[in-house]
Amino acid sequence: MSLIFNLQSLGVQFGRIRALKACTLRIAAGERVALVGSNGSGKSTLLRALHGLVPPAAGSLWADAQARQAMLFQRPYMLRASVLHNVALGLWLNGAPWQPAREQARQALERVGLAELAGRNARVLSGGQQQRVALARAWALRPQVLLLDEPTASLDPTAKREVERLMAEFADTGMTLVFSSHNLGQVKRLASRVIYLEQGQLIADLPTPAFFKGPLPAAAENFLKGELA
Ligand SMILES: Nc1ncnc2c1ncn2[C@@H]1O[C@H](COP(=O)(O)OP(=O)(O)OP(=O)(O)O)[C@@H](O)[C@H]1O
Repeated sequence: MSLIFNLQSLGVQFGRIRALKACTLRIAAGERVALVGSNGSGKSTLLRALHGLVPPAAGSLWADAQARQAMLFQRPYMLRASVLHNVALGLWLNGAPWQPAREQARQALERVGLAELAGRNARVLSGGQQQRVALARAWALRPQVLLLDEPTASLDPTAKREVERLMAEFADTGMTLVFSSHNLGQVKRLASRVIYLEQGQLIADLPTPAFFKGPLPAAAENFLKGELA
């Protein structure tokens, strides 16, 4: 499998806060990697570093420049404009002329089952619908790598299932997924590999069945017990 990311002793710092410390990690094409850990453990920072949004303060981060990336956030940003416009704009900003961008946006909305909402103001959609628009916006770019920061954190169970279903379908096409989640059921359903972070350090990095079977380092065991309680 070809390598998508190669991190060697990566450190990321915000002023005095060391958000990531000496993270060494390789991610290959087609993997489905879940990042888990307590609040503030560095999951978002790692995702943002992978996407090139925060610079390394130490070590190195290599990302395959040929592998197009898209990133989804917990609360997607929607312009006060139609759903179609929001999706088309993503394509236009990536260099597509406006008319083809609108056509591709329409196809992407069909892909996520939201074609009938194309003309609706994106700001008035529910959280679950907005997240699906964000998935359409990402899918329209045909990324090889999709990074998702707690994509279902604020969604109800139905919307959560819908977003999970789309994530699984995208992964089935060979897309590499790296996502953070506090939902261990979701991690079991979607991930092939689980990385546990604590205070900016990678404490465990295992295939999903091995992660849930254990044994894990004590900190990770305690986290799991707490989350499953
Ligand atoms: N822009 C920033 N400026 C300053 N400190 C930051 C910034 N972003 C993150 N941090 C700090 O870096 C550390 C890691 O935060 P991060 O958001 O990566 O954790 P997380 O695991 O994603 O947490 P959560 O589960 O709450 O989303 C925390 O101490 C956080 O306060």
